[in-house]
Amino acid sequence: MQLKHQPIESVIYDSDDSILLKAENLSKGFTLHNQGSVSLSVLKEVSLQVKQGEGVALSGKSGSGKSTFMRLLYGNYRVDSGSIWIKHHQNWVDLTRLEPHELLEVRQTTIGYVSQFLRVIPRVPALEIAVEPLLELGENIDTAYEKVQQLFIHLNLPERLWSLSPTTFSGGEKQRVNIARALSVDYPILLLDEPTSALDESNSQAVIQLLQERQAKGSALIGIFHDEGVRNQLCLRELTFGD
Ligand SMILES: Nc1ncnc2c1ncn2[C@@H]1O[C@H](COP(=O)(O)OP(=O)(O)OP(=O)(O)O)[C@@H](O)[C@H]1O
Repeated sequence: MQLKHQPIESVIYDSDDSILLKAENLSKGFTLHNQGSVSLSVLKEVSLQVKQGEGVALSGKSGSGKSTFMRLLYGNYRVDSGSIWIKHHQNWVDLTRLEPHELLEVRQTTIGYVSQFLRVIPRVPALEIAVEPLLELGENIDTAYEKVQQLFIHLNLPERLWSLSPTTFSGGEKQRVNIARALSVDYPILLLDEPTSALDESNSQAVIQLLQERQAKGSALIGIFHDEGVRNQLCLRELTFGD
C-alpha cells in the first residue's frame, strides 16, 4: 500500500521497540459553563503503555472516565496535562501537540477507532462507506473493494445490503459495517468502544476472530468491553478507572 506520510517529528524515546503507545500522566476535567461553571475532574494523572499485540481493557464504574480516556487517545478531547506518545511509522509523535492535519494523518494510518455507532450518510451505500478509509490512503480501487467485501463476508453481512445505504439497517448490521470500515486498514493501534454491543453470539465471535488476527499480526487493542467473555478473549491487561 502506498502511504503519503512524511515524518512529523522524531524523538529518541524508548529502547523497547515493541511499544506503540505511551500515555503519560493524563489529566482531564470539564467546566460546565452553562451550569454555574462547575468544574468536574474526571482523569488525574493516568498513564498507560501498550505494546504490539497487547489487549488492554478499560474498566471501571459508569462515569469513571473510560470513554473520556479513549477520546483523549484519539485526539477528540484535548488533555489538560500529560502526553500521548504514538509510534507513527518509525517516529514518535505526541498526539497532544499535533496540528489538526497531522492528527488526521496519524488517524489515517496508525490509530483506528471502532465507535459503537456508525455515522450513516444518507444515500451512500454500505460498501462505499466501508471502503472510504482505504481509498483515502490511495489504495487501488479493486483491491480496496475486494478487501471490504471479504470483511463483509466474514462478518456475515448479507450481500443484498451491500449496495444499500445503512440508514435503515438494524443496529447489528450498522455495527458490522462500522467494524469493516475500521478494520479495512491495518492500523497498528485500534481503539474499540463496545465493538460487539449490538451483535449476537456468532457475529460477536466473527468480530473477535478478526481482532485476534490483528493482534497476532502485532496490532495493539485498547477498548471498553462490557461483555466479560469478549474482554477476556482479547485482553490480558486491564486499566481500571475510578476508586
Ligand atoms: N463533554 C463533556 N462535558 C462535560 N462532562 C463530561 C463530558 N464528557 C464526559 N463528561 C463527564 O465525565 C465523566 C466520565 O464520563 P465518561 O463518559 O468518560 O465515563 P465512562 O466511564 O465511559 O462511563 P460509561 O461506562 O457510563 O459509558 C462523567 O461524569 C461525565 O458526565
